[in-house]
Amino acid sequence: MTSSTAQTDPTIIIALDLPTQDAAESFLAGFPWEKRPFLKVGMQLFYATGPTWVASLKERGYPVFLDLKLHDIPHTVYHAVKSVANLGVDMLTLHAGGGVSMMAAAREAAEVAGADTMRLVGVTQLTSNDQRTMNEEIGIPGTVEDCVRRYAGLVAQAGLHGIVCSGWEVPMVKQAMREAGTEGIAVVPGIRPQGVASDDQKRVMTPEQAIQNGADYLVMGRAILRADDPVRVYEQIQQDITKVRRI
Ligand SMILES: O=c1ccn([C@@H]2O[C@H](COP(=O)(O)O)[C@@H](O)[C@H]2O)c(=O)[nH]1
Repeated sequence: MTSSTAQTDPTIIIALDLPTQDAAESFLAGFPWEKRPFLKVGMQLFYATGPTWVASLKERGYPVFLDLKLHDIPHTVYHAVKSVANLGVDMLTLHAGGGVSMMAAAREAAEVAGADTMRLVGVTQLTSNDQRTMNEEIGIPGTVEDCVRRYAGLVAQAGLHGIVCSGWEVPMVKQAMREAGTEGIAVVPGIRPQGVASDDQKRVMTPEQAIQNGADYLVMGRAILRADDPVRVYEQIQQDITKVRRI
């Protein structure tokens, strides 16, 4: 597949973890116009650029995942989600650890604002945490799997659209959401192609493994951003995941 014929695969979400609007725009300029990728704007870029620039991405046809990981009292989250709803983004994160009332307030705000296509997803245990961090530093007992399962239940109870977890937990999380009566999506960061450094990520998986495990979306930042040829790496991953889907 060549860069002129490859289609955009919305499965891969590029985490635009860059410092400025200029840096983000020059990164995006490398992508052919017809292949606008699904973009994740996280705290670094959102705090640097603000909501107007995020809305401009949507106006230019980019699918946008706003990764603000909201975590506050229900009243505050309700109004934050109402503000975000005006931007027209496709996905928004909340911390599942904020509890059912907080997540349900977010869902209600999205409904009231008429943001029907904005999917709300609950972040479980960050992929930069492992068993030791969770038990010894944060003080949550049990296994990471137990904790993620519990969060998946809360997300389902609150009526959100899915969860953010590592590739390792996807089958269990989907099962937990099914048991709670919902079919949620699994958004998976901590993705590292073979041979790429893990950096601060602890629960990592290759793109192919994560897809085989049932991930609906792969969030990829540094493995693409730091590549000499990001478009080529992005296209290579598209091809790799397409192959495992066919098996
Ligand atoms: O548990 C989580 C939740 C969110 N993230 C975000 O995903 C990207 C991953 O970036 P890489 O450079 O591919 O490691 C980043 O924006 C995080 O904020 C996560 O990694 N883990």
